[in-house]
Amino acid sequence: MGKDGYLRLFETKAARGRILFRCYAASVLVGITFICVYRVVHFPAADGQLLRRWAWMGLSLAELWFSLYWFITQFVRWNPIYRYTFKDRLSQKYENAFPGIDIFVCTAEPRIEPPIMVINTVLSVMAYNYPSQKLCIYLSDDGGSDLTFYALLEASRFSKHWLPFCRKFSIEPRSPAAYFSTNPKPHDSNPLMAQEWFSIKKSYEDMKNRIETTTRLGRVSEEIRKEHKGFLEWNHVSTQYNHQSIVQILIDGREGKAVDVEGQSLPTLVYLSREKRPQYHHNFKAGAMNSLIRVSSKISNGSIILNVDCDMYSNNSESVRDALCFFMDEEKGHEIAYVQFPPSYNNLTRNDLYGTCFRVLNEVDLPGLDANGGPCYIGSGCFHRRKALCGMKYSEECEREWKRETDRTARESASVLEASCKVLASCSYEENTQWGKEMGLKYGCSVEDIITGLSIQCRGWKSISFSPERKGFVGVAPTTLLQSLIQHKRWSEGNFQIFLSRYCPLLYGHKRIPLELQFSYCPYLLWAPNCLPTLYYVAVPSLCLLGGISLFPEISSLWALPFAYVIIAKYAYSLGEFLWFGGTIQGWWNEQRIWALRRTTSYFFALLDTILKLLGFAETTFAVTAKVSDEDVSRRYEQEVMEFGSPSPMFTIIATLAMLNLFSFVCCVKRVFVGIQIKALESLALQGILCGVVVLINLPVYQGLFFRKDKGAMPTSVTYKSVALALLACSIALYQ
Ligand SMILES: O=c1ccn([C@@H]2O[C@H](COP(=O)(O)OP(=O)(O)O[C@H]3O[C@H](CO)[C@@H](O)[C@H](O)[C@H]3O)[C@@H](O)[C@H]2O)c(=O)[nH]1
Ligand SMILES: [Mn+2]
Repeated sequence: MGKDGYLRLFETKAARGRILFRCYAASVLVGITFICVYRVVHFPAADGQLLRRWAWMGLSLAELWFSLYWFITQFVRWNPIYRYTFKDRLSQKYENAFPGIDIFVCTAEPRIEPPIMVINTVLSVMAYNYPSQKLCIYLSDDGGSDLTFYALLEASRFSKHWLPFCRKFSIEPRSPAAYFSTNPKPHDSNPLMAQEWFSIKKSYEDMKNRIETTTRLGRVSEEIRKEHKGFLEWNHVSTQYNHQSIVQILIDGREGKAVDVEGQSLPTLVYLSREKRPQYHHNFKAGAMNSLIRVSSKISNGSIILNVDCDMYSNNSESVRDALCFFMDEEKGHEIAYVQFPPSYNNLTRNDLYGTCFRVLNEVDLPGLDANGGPCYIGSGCFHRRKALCGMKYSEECEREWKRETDRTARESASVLEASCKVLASCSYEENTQWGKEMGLKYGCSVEDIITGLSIQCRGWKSISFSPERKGFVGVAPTTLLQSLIQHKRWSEGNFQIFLSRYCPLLYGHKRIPLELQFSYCPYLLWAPNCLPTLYYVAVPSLCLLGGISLFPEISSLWALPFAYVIIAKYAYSLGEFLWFGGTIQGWWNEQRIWALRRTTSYFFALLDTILKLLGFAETTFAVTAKVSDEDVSRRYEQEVMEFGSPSPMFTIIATLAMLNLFSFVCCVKRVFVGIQIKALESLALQGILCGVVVLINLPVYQGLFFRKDKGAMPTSVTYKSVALALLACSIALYQ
């Protein structure tokens, strides 16, 4: 209970077991200090050890970086907190005074984001357990595709059956595709349901077939075109990148005839494709979101905005109410700018080969950030306070203004609205305005979400991370190694760009956000530079092993202890944590591998591109992640077989490093059997172990290089290149 006997709408609990964590962190810190001392005290003497001195110096720097990096990550993990909502209190108090909610769904490419997937997401958010008159759904189509428009038209009709069905039987999840795939049969206890279940399933399947046939054809037939005036817009569309803005209100919730088959009103549904012209930069998702903000302000002006990617359906029909428990709480609600739900994925395999699910990041890091001032905005599954997103600074006056805002602004007819919204979504509208700078989502950064969230926090707002038991949003994870690495390249590049920009939390955040939060952002913003020490660590010690240059203490010496302790404690803790949150041992091992691969490839190219961009040689790009893959690829994904397939410089790096370590390791093993002096072996033992671990973690890479015949194997060109490069490096190391 809050002060004055007011019932809080949410409560906060601290994580348990933090004492254990702090003891662990302190002990690792001691270990790290010993390692640093060792590096200084044992710095190789000057005589004749030039190479060793250089290698040693590099290794010391790498370890110094890892130590600092480890240190700042402890800020995030220090004190995670978890939030719990009281939705019954919310509805008791506010059921008839709820604010309007505008929901933005973004799509960009009908070929890699199939329209049927997009409308499943749309249907899932239309079916929220929330008064329909107060819901307004906007689909932003950066692909400017009539295929997507057609699918949305179908969805608007299907919703008249789907929404009552969801309501009547309280089903979850409310994306039809997800519902029918998790519930292949009706619950037999209820004969009424069975009947309706089969009929709704049939009409869904029919709709799906129509949409998929049209999508496959690649064009909308003449008969269908006659069904809606909206298709006329495509007479003026020349390409996806060159067309006028298109605004179509498919369901106008204000109208009396906008009702479902049971006579209940439907949420408003709007299709938007902002204007695109070759001479104007469209700023990717950030540009789309800003158009959405303006268009929606004209049509419905909901005080809360929910943003989801087109592949992230709502998996929990209560999420809107959950979010409102935070925004409408009388004591703390007025400070909150956004409520971020952690993402989850429905196409993950048991051991999550590409480590997409970010188990620990979602379960510990986000709650940790929450404790320090608020989680970052991560693009999808996030409820925003419209004013905060539009650039308003936090002030005490924001308090309790919901009541005044509840009525809609627009009174004009749908066609008048459509015409006036077209202007708001035009290319030139933003010229000489603060849009993309101080208003809306920020431009010029490939992680528009992170930088926007940070600047909202710097304007004095707080944010909340909320992870309900039933996941709020579920999306599609990339299913190939390359897709996953490219996605990480985009993220780490954008993040590092923020670090180097004037928005660096340590500078810009100074006095604006708490110090803990400034530091908490850093581990993510500094993903990219991790590549250099990592590349050094997986290449140089192994090469030195070949040349007999020792870089670590003898295994029998006491100095080996801190190394052993830090490594064992760190990995044992991370494994324990991973298992605690429901992972598998193999899953943990896969995650270690994928981090290594990301660090040596995604982060490396991200670092290069960031530098090029700083020097003005490159521009911000946004490679949209594919949400579908062909049958062959999906089968291998399901069997957890790593997908290489196409030649890419990223694979060349991965394969070269794997080969280099393999050569060193084989050489090292040979020496053990041939029996070179035991003493010499002792001083190389730790390096040998390191090299062995690198080989072990790369096993799927060797398989892809030499033992597979399928299409997902490593391309032969990569194999040749990497073997040649690795041999070259090894011979230099052997005969220096
Ligand atoms: O020009 C564009 C490019 C992308 N998108 C949409 O942006 C979303 C995210 O794109 P996706 O390729 O799926 O990227 P992810 O890496 O999966 O997305 C994460 O990372 C992005 C930042 O890099 C954020 O924008 C996303 O919200 C976040 O989920 C999708 O709905 C796209 O349709 C657009 O609307 N317009
Ligand atoms: Mn995505």
